[in-house]
Amino acid sequence: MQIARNTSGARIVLDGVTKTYHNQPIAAVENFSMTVEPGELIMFVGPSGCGKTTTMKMINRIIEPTSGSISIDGRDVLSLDPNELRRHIGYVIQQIGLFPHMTIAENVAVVPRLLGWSKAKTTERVEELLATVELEPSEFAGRYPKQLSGGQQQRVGVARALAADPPVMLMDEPFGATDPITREKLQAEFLRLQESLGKTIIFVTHDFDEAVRLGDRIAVLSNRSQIEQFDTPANILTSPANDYVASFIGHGAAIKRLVLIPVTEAKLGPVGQSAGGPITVSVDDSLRDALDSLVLTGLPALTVVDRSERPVGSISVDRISAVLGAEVPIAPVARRSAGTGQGA
Ligand SMILES: Nc1ncnc2c1ncn2[C@@H]1O[C@H](COP(=O)(O)OP(=O)(O)OP(=O)(O)O)[C@@H](O)[C@H]1O
Repeated sequence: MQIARNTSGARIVLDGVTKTYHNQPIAAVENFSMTVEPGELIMFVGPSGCGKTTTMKMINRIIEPTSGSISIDGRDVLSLDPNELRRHIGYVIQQIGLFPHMTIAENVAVVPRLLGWSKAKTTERVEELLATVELEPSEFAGRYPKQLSGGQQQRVGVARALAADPPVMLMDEPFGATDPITREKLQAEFLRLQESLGKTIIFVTHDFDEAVRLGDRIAVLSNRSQIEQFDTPANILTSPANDYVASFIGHGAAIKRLVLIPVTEAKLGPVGQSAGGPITVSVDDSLRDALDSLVLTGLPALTVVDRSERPVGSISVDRISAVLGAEVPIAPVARRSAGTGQGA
């Protein structure tokens, strides 16, 4: 496998990892092995209770494995001091876990403080990170968590996890508690961020659509964290390994594939066919983005614009359907534009 993107991430290797909780007759995770390449964004998808979170939490040793080995860039995680280890692994959870009595700036500065950074360096980093997650520092740094919306709090959670520039990020349903529109916004923002950061990320989700939208590779898990398929979203959607994976994808495989197909794969209509107006679709968007915008606006066609905002054509539901009917090869969409994507 080739990782083309600029990466600052680390390789994670789990080998034969098993976790049996105290007094439990059955293992929560059994003999789990996986190699994650530097800079990969790996999605763990599976039903409630299948062991996703347990598997992930063993990487930063919030949960200790019963047996097996885990290494990050060749270093045995189980031989490191757990507190030291956790300072080098960013961790974002659904409940966010911001400290209510601390300001946003203080929340983001928690790890730099633990690492003994100077005040000046910490302040500079906090401002940089808040700007990165699109929260204007002058407006938000001094506020308290309860003075922010759920989506804004979640961004602070991401900024805090990134503070010490960790090579590895673990994300447990980070956008799960947000409404669908905020969630899509946070996902898009997060993809843009990852494009430049290139962290190695393990991301747990219930939501198969989220996995398709975000993941470089998806691990579809069943009970005891058994890996039913570990492959790119495109390969899983087009060739599910077994009935379990197929049932997980559900009936909407064709619609889900739209996320992976750029708008430019459609035969665009003439510019004049759309009503014009402020809502446009970019050549960097996916057909799924285009479909969402069409549904949202209720318009029969929308204008497609290039990166300089110049109209290049129009897109309609019929033209999107035609692409699915034509079984075009799935090409990487804009989120892979900084690199050439990756083969499985
Ligand atoms: N502390 C614990 N003690 C005993 N059993 C546990 C403990 N934590 C989790 N389990 C069990 O281990 C199994 C895996 O749980 P885990 O939280 O890893 O699943 P999950 O796939 O992340 O679920 P969800 O999507 O609901 O969060 C479940 O059967 C759960 O009941």
